Amino acid sequence: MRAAEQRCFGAGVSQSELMERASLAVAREVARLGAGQPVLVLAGPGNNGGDAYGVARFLRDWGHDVAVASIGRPASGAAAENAAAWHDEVESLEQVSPRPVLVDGLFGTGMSRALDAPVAAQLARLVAAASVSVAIDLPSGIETDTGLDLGAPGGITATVALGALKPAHLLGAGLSKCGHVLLADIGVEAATEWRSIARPRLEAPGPQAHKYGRGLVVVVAGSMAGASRLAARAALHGGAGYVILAAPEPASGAPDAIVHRTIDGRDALAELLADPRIGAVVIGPGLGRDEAAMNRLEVAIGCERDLVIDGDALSLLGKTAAERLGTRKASTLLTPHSGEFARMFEAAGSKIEATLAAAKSSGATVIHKGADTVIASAGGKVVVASAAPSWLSTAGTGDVLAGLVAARHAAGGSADEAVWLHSRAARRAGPAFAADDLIAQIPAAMGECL
Ligand SMILES: NC(=O)C1=CN([C@@H]2O[C@H](COP(=O)(O)OP(=O)(O)OC[C@H]3O[C@@H](n4cnc5c(N)ncnc54)[C@H](OP(=O)(O)O)[C@@H]3O)[C@@H](O)[C@H]2O)[C@@H](O)CC1
Ligand SMILES: [K+]
Repeated sequence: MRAAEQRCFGAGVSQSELMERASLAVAREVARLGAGQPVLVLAGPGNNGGDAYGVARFLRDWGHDVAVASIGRPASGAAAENAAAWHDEVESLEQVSPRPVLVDGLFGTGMSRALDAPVAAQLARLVAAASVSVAIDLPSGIETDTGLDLGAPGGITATVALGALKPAHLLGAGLSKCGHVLLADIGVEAATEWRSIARPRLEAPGPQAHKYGRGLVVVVAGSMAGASRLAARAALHGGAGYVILAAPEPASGAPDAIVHRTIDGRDALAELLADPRIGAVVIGPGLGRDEAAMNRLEVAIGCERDLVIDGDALSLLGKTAAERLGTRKASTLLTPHSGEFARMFEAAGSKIEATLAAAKSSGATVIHKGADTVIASAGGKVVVASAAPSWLSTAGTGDVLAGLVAARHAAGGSADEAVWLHSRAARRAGPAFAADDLIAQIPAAMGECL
C-alpha cells in the first residue's frame, strides 16, 4: 500500500487529493449508515486524523449535525491542512459526549504501539454508546500488518478500508473488530499476490471418469481409529473416487464404500504406498505419538506419493519438519493449527509472513488453520480464508479437513478448494454440529460450486 501510494504521488496525484478521495469515500458510507443522525468524528494526530477532518467537513457541507473531538493535532502536510480547514469547535477526546453515529479517525495504518488505557476506554465507551460506528481504514488499536489487538474497541459497525485490504482486515483480532469491511477505491493501485479465498469452480466427473482417475486416497490410521475414519469419510464425500483406510487392526464402523486394509509393520505400508495410482496419502489424524506411529510416519515421508500431514504427525515432526520434508520429491501439504505450527516453525511476523516462511523452508503447502486460515505454497502463493464459523472449534473437524484436502488434491484441485468447502459445509451444518454432520454437508457445499 505504501509503495502504491508513492507510485500515485509519482504520477502527479498530490497527498491532499488522495486524502480528499479517502475522506469523500468514508463520508458517503457514514451518510448512508448514519441516515441523518448526529455524528461525532474522532480525529487523531496523523493522516487518519487528516481523513477524519475531511469526513467532518463533507458531512457538515451536506447538512449533517457534526461534532469533532481530537487527540493531538496533525502538525504538517495534508492532514494539517484538513484540520485547519475545520473552522468549528474541536472538543477534547476525554470530555466529549457520545452521539448516535461515531467516526473513528484516531489511528489507521500508523498504529505503532498499544493505545493508552484512558484513550482505549473512552473510545470503547463512545463506540458502545453509538448506534452506528464507522472506522476510517482500520479500527484504532489494530496493528495493520498482523491484526494484533493493541486496544481496539469491540462493536465497530463497519470499517472502510482505503484503497486495498490490509492483513489486519483478515487476520487476528481485526477479524472480529472491523465489523463489516467495506473497500473504497481511492485510485491507488495496490498490487499483491495475496488473495482472499473465493468460491471455487468445480467440474462434475466427465463421461470417461473412473474411480482411480477421480482420485485414490489412502488414509493411514493409528491408535485412535475414529479420527482416521473421519478423514476417510471426508475424502469420500469430498469427491475422491476410491478411499483406502490402512489400519493396524481390522477397522469397523466406517461406511462399506471405504476399502479396509489391515497394515501391520513398515514393509506392508511401504508396499501399499508404492501404488502409483495413489493421488494422496493422509497421515496424522488419530495416528498417536508412539514408536509405531513414528514408523508409519517415516514410511509415509519416504514414499513417492503426495502426502497430507496432519495432527499427531505434525507434532512428531516438530522442529525437524523443514529438514525432513525438504528432501521429498512428491508434494507435501501440512494442516497445522497454531499450536502445531509453533512446534514446527518460527512464528515471527504476521500469520501470513510466518506461514509463507514455513512453506518456503519445508517445500510444502502449509494450511495454517484458525478462524483466519492462511494457505501458503512454497512458490509464494498466499490465500487467506477468514471468518470461518466458530462452531468449527470442535473435535474432529481438523480430521475432516485433512481428508478433504487429500480428496481435492487427488482430484487435481487445490487446498483452497478444500478450505472453502470445509467452511461452507460448517455454515450449512448450522450451530453446534459434530464433525460427522460436517461431512454430511460436504456434497451440498460441492454442489454450490458446480
Ligand atoms: N496509504 C494511503 O494511500 C492513504 C492513507 N491515508 C490515511 O493515512 C493513514 C495512515 O496515516 P499515518 O501513517 O499518518 O498514521 P496514523 O494511523 O494516522 O497514525 C500515526 C500517528 O499516530 C501516532 N501513534 C501511533 N500509535 C499511537 C498510540 N498507540 N498512541 C498514540 N499515538 C500513536 C503516531 O505518532 P508516533 O508513533 O510518531 O509517536 C502518529 O502521529 C491511513 O490509515 C489512512 O487513513 C489516506 O489519507 C490517503 C491514502
Ligand atoms: K481509525
